[in-house]
Amino acid sequence: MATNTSTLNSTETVLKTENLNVYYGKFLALQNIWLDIPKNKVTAFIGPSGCGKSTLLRCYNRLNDLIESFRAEGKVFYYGKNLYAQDIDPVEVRRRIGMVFQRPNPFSKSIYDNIAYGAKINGFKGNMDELVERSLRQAALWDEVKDKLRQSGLSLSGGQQQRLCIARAIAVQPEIILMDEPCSALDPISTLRVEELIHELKEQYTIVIVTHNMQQAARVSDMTAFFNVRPTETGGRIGYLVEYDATESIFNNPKQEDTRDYVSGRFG
Ligand SMILES: Nc1ncnc2c1ncn2[C@@H]1O[C@H](COP(=O)(O)OP(=O)(O)OP(=O)(O)O)[C@@H](O)[C@H]1O
Repeated sequence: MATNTSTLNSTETVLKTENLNVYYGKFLALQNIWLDIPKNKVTAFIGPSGCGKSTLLRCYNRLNDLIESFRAEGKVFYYGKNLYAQDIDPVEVRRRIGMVFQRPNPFSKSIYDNIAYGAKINGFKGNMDELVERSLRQAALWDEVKDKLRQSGLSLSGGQQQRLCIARAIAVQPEIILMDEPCSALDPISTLRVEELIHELKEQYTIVIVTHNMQQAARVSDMTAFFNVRPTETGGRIGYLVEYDATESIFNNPKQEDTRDYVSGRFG
């Protein structure tokens, strides 16, 4: 098995997995994952369906805890602190490590309250109007919604809704934003807006994005991790990390043949 360990020396590591195995019940979904996520960069996860990209993403903010059959072995570190240690509060983890999902999922509330709600729950005591404006500006949505902040978030277009969800994630001031195929439900123009936004956001945030769109990974990310699945004798399908490197190397000069085949569209 060609599992690749990569340690990035040039930039600070924010998230680190060490020998991570993930099970759903008896089913081993991900095996032996060693991966360092660098600060203020965009890291893309690519690979065929079922190789465990979303599973790994959800390990970073303990969202898998909500799945009863989920079990993790190994370690996930956030600045050297094990996220699965007994004394870690998953709610606090999810505040620091926010998430944007495949389908835009604004609350059935006003645009303003979509932003304000999470901040209030997190005990925000500052100027809410300022926070709402700042978050919407950072998500490149302010100009389009500033005159209709009291309208429902659900009245926006799909692309606007996704930027609203990004604004909502930003409003609680996370350090990391996880994005699980954030553009897969969007049209090409909205996709481009979100990609531009990702580019701007990495100044302030660390971003990890799962994408099926190879061009998107090549356009938006600095680092790319390629995952694959291998069948087991008993009919299982185990996800593993094939290769992790600078995006440029993964796409132009991959070390593994499987990576070369995948990025050139020969399989997957
Ligand atoms: N809640 C769950 N319960 C049981 N098995 C699950 C669960 N979620 C995912 N799996 C299984 O774990 C494996 C990895 O799934 P995951 O969704 O992480 O892959 P993925 O690479 O993100 O796939 P896709 O690209 O299709 O979204 C798959 O075999 C999937 O069926």
